Amino acid sequence: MTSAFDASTLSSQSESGSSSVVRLSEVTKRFGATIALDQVSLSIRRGEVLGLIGRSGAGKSTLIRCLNGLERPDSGDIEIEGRSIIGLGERELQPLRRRIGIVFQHFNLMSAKTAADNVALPLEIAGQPRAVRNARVAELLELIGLADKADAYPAQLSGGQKQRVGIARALAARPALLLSDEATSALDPETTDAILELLRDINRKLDLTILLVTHEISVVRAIADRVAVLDGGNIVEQGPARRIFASPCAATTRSLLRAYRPTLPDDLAARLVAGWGERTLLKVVVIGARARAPLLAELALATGLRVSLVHGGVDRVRGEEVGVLFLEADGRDRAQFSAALDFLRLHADEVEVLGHVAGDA
Ligand SMILES: Nc1ncnc2c1ncn2[C@@H]1O[C@H](COP(=O)(O)OP(=O)(O)OP(=O)(O)O)[C@@H](O)[C@H]1O
Repeated sequence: MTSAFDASTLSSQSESGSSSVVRLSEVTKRFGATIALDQVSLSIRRGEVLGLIGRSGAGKSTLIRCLNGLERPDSGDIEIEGRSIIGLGERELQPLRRRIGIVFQHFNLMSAKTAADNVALPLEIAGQPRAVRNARVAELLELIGLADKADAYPAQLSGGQKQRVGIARALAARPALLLSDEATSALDPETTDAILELLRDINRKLDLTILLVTHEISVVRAIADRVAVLDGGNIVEQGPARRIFASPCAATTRSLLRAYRPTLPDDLAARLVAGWGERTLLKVVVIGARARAPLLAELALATGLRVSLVHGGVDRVRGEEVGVLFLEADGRDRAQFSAALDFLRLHADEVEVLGHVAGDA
């Protein structure tokens, strides 16, 4: 479908020039004895898709509520486009709150209003004249591919269509940040993919900053540029999505991503010996173009060392190849093995010697 909207008119860029749309600095929030957020520092950079993941009770909802001013942190600072929201009264908070468009899990559409009127609602609240509202609604419905559903009521729309309307409504007032609060958690996998594609498309076309708060790892894997992991109110790890998926550091991250990354199978781990063994097990991470290169063939050509791929594979994180390969190599010729390690360190993103395996493997 061709879209007639003009990206420049939908631009979310602000004039502040700050590279962070939202910044939390050492934010702490307690509920009685429970520390829901513990000195959380997190920046969301302009134009990026940040995935915030964590188990139930990790503090995700509290972070969202602090961000839109529904909860007040006990300490720390929260800035939206460089302006602190701490200490602001309800009236001063309103315009800053409008800089964040929220997409909800259960859509939260008004059932008595048509799709077009739902999208228009934030503009109506902002006091925009009817003609401006109508033009904006038309371009947004075009953007989400529902121009023909303007007059439909929510009950006449599928879950995916309702969420598209939810996204259009969240974009209506040209927010600096689109906050997706479990936006795909109520949708089937196919519809989820379509919604994620739409979010990615909007991110690219409008350079829109998106915060994805979710417990769905597959969502983050599909479209996040960066990932932050919340656990017990702490950010235990954050970094580029491909790095987090290839080599998560924190135990919580490893556990959350368990199903999405290869780990050394138990039987191979059991064969590792403490001391010297004839064969060596290596973990090699290759990302992007490096994952597409014939690495193992080139290793054999360059060093003469032929290695066996014993586990692992290549996955996609945000459409980019991330290979995690478990290799077994004959390590008896130490000079050759050392040359092979040098070669791998030069041509792979990460190389780890996991240990040795007794001969006869
Ligand atoms: N209003 C409240 N009063 C008391 N405790 C609260 C309140 N809101 C949250 N908590 C507690 O703070 C912690 C973080 O809760 P929060 O709802 O932010 O987690 P979450 O990551 O959003 O979980 P979920 O994915 O289940 O929604 C939990 O221990 C929760 O019980």
